[in-house]
Amino acid sequence: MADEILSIAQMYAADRAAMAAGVAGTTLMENAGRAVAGAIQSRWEPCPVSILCGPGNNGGDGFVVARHLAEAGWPVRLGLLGDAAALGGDAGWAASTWSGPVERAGPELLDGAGLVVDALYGAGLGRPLDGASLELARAMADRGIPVVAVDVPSGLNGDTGAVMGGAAQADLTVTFFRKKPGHLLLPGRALCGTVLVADIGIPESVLEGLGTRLWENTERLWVARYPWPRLDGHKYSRGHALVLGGRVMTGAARLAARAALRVGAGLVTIAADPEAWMVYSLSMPSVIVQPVPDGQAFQDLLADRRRNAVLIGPGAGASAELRGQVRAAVDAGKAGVLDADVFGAFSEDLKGLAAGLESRWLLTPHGGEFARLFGDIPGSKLDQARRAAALAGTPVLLKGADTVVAHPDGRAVVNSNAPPDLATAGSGDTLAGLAVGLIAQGVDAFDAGCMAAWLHGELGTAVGPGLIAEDLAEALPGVLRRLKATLPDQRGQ
Ligand SMILES: NC(=O)C1=CN([C@@H]2O[C@H](COP(=O)(O)OP(=O)(O)OC[C@H]3O[C@@H](n4cnc5c(N)ncnc54)[C@H](O)[C@@H]3O)[C@@H](O)[C@H]2O)[C@@H](O)CC1
Ligand SMILES: [K+]
Repeated sequence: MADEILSIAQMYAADRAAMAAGVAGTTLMENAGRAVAGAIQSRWEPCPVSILCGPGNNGGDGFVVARHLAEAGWPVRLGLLGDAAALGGDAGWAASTWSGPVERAGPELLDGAGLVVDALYGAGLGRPLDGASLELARAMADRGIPVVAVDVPSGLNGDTGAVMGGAAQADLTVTFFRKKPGHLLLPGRALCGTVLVADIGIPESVLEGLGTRLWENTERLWVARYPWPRLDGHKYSRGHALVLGGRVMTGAARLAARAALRVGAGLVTIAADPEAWMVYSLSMPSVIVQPVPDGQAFQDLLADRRRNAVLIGPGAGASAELRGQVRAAVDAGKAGVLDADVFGAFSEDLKGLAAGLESRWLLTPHGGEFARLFGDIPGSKLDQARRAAALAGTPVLLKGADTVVAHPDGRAVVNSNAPPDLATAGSGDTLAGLAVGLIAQGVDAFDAGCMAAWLHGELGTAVGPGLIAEDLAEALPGVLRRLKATLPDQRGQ
């Protein structure tokens, strides 16, 4: 599986392990540069190309790119930041294999170029760009010439996706062996353009020693555990989701309930505020609607053990009553999803919420809700989600275009398939509904978060521009059919 994401420290460890296994550093660099040159040749017609090289190994890759493109007949200009005589190690070797002129790397090197190769700094950049390197990043950004970034757009922090000083937008980024978090976390993901991962001869076996705990969220991670309906199953064996329905914002619970049904929950009950009972009943024929006039009525619904998964939050209204309902569901030993108004109801009271969650509940905040519950956790979005999951003792799905799902045990995924069309009212309610529908079918909270985030992204793409939240659940049959087609033989299921 090539979905592992390596931290910068792990990437350097992988390089070292490859060299310890007998692969020379110069071989890795040659392979890296050749891969970049090959990617360029397969995407662009020959044109004048300017290659900007930095003082480290990223710059070394640039020298190799220059040699391969020049050998293929491309007009190449190469500019170096710093002194060629100071290049050491593998980069010094790479420079020695380049027989063309080495110019000073300045903005004038871009004059007349049809393409720029950004080989200034790699993903392990230790300090913000400034001076000449910042000037170069700005020149690349301003000229409007297509940019191919080696490893990352220079200035991008490979661990966090943050920009350090500045970084030029790339059309194509070629990285090596595995992606780094910065290729997937915003703003890095947007700055990289298309990301290609090149095999540079690092043996797959080095992965074992790296202790990888982070993956890009592809279906390969969990499709073997997806709860497809079974031939010998019935509606009760497919779980029973209980969705708390609010008094005013009734659309939220209805969207969630419909998504839970579509994703395969055998039964869905909406626990409805009595004033809104009629709204739910009339609009949702396949859902059971139970009026819940008070706390005892909700307790009674929870007492039925067949109602195994609970969703609380969408459209619920942040109130003391809601706090009581969350506590009742958690204390009843249920699993499920806590979303939306739950984070307002437990604002700055993580302890009050976290007791007893025990990895059975998925928390699905967006950035604002996250801050309300967890306060100001430092670090990248990935660091924040991981820390929050550890603090809450349960998986956290931190929403956004670069949704992160983190487990208290340190595992995490970054989701990468969500189109911007998903940024619309009710989209999050659907996501919560997908997750609770999966949990009802016996999927654990972390897997449910990964599956729901991925399905949500696929649904967004399937519907495309113009989508409204109502469309999402309706697009599930097509998306699930395609997912199922990726499996080996399904007979007897
Ligand atoms: N053997 C290997 O380790 C391989 C490395 N490869 C390439 O090597 C790169 C990593 O190489 P390095 O670790 O040398 O990293 P860089 O090439 O990013 O360069 C680091 C150097 O730049 C200096 N520097 C860092 N930030 C600076 C700033 N803001 N202003 C001025 N100078 C700054 C550092 O002091 C250091 O000398 C990868 O991105 C990849 O492109 C590939 O060739 C594959 C094999
Ligand atoms: K670079």
